[in-house]
Amino acid sequence: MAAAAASLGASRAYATPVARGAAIRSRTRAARKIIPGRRSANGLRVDAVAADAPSAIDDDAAMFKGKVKKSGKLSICVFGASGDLAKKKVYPAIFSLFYDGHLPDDFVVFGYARSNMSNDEFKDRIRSSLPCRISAAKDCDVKVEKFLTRCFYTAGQYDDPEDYKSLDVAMAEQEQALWGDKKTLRLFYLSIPPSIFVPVAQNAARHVSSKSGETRVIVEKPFGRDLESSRALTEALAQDLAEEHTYRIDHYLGKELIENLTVLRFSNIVFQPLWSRTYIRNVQINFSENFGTEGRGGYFDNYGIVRDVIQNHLLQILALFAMEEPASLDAEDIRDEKVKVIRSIRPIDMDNVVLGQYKGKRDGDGVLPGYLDDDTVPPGSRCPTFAAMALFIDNARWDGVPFLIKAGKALHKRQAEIRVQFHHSPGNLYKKQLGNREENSNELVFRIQPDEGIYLNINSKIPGLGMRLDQTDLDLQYKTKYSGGALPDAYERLILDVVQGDKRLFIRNDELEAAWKLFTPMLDRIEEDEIAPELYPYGSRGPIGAHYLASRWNVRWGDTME
Ligand SMILES: NC(=O)C1=CN([C@@H]2O[C@H](COP(=O)(O)OP(=O)(O)OC[C@H]3O[C@@H](n4cnc5c(N)ncnc54)[C@H](OP(=O)(O)O)[C@@H]3O)[C@@H](O)[C@H]2O)C=CC1
Ligand SMILES: O=C1O[C@H](COP(=O)(O)O)[C@@H](O)[C@H](O)[C@H]1O
Repeated sequence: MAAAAASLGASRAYATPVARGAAIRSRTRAARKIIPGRRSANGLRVDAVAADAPSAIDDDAAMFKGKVKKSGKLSICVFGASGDLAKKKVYPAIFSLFYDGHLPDDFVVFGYARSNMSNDEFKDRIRSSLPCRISAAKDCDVKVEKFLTRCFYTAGQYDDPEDYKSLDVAMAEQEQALWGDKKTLRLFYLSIPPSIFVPVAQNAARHVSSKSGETRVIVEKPFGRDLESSRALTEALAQDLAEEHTYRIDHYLGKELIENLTVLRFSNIVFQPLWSRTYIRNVQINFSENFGTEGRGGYFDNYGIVRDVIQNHLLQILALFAMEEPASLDAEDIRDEKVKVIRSIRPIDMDNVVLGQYKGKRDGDGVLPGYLDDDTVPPGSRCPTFAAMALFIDNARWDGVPFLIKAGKALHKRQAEIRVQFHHSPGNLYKKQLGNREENSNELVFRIQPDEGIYLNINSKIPGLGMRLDQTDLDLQYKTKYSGGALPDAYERLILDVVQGDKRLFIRNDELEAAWKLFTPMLDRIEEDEIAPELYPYGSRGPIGAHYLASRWNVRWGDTME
């Protein structure tokens, strides 16, 4: 099947390069098969690549390799390379792109941070986090070592121009040694706390920019902590970075299900008439994690759950879910529609907001620590680790439909999903069999993670001579439909887009402005009124107040019923 699918890419005309790329990527993934239990030498899960997969992978690599090679030589510098995100996400994503052949042959990766480390110490630090989504027979460890020969580390201060000049010299030396005086794309990843974005972006732009090619800067969320600081950040960055070279990353936009949301909406006519208040009763966007802040209190306590995931990840999901169809798949057309719908969201009513903070809980012989037990959290902090809110979009399509958003740390499971609950079937012909109308209404669920999938809950007749009905699912499970292929991480998709110059999945400054305009008044109220969060036990389903909020709008949280 994979071989047949591989030829598909060659024969079928695709509407756009993006569509062709998506088709090739999904065929490539379809060709990969997980062999449960296999692990590579560095202890990461491996899978076998089906014998006929190389053609699909070659297609994929060739398509991207060709485009990337046209962009010249590539130098990446990760600022904050000693940190959590760099180790957990950024370096693994760059390695995966290298491994799958999406980077040019001529690339080099520099790490920059204050921590004093030798090159070898730095390589030892990141080696264990590099993933191998392939069979050991593919010499993954060889590829890891080859990748590490292109990795270098420079220690320096974030506010000392001389240290940036030294970094520039080090980068130039490696570029010269590897590919001579060729046009080079320099890509900076600011994997640092927002509090130092400006000095790093300005110094990097002034002292480390590419002398021969473009310079692009990836800026991490949450892009400031309120409207004023976000504007100041945008203005400060704009002094040295053109908007076109500034890539505000929200990695949720690179997740498979989020990319698929617009494909499902706009390429399947069956969903289009349903996508409005006429058929949809409420929309729920749920984000839960089954772990706490675990030492990230220095950052988290200054931001809280609303700034950490709701003002960015969940709002982006809401925008893509609720926006009108864009004029094209062009980045600006998509982002135009997202801004419009964010601007249509009604100012947040504090009566529609519930805040929580996780507290310690006995767990067998041990104790699950509360937020305030985290050494990096200031004593007595009221910082919310949970928030639930009801938002309303005041436009013709969504007037009166509650969008219930919920996000929390240290809950009972790790999951992110969109749940669309439809009105009941009018007349309720099968009321005798189905009973309560609301509970038997259809529900469409996008399972963002884990176990990526899309399923539609329907009423159906149970086979047999009688007329018994039950609720069942029309179910697209990625791990079965796409033969269990390991999905690329969101950061792979997004870093590759920066290399390709594709801004479709990145946040534009007016989107950011609209997002902070929406959330800043609420965030200010929380701090001015010193609103205390409702405590909830670590590992629970969150504060009870969230259920009262949902019932106020005649809604039951779908994720708590599973
Ligand atoms: N971690 C995650 O899961 C995610 C993080 N992000 C975002 O990515 C960015 C980086 O996050 P993360 O890696 O977790 O951050 P870290 O707290 O790990 O900081 C990264 C590096 O920055 C330096 N640093 C930390 N605090 C300060 C400070 N106060 N002043 C100067 N330098 C400091 C440290 O390097 P050194 O001391 O060596 O200079 C540290 O290793 C943040 O903007 C965050 O919002 C986004 C999504 C997920
Ligand atoms: O941006 C962030 O996202 C992560 C969750 O990302 P995921 O891809 O693992 O769902 C979150 O843990 C972190 O607090 C936040 O900064």
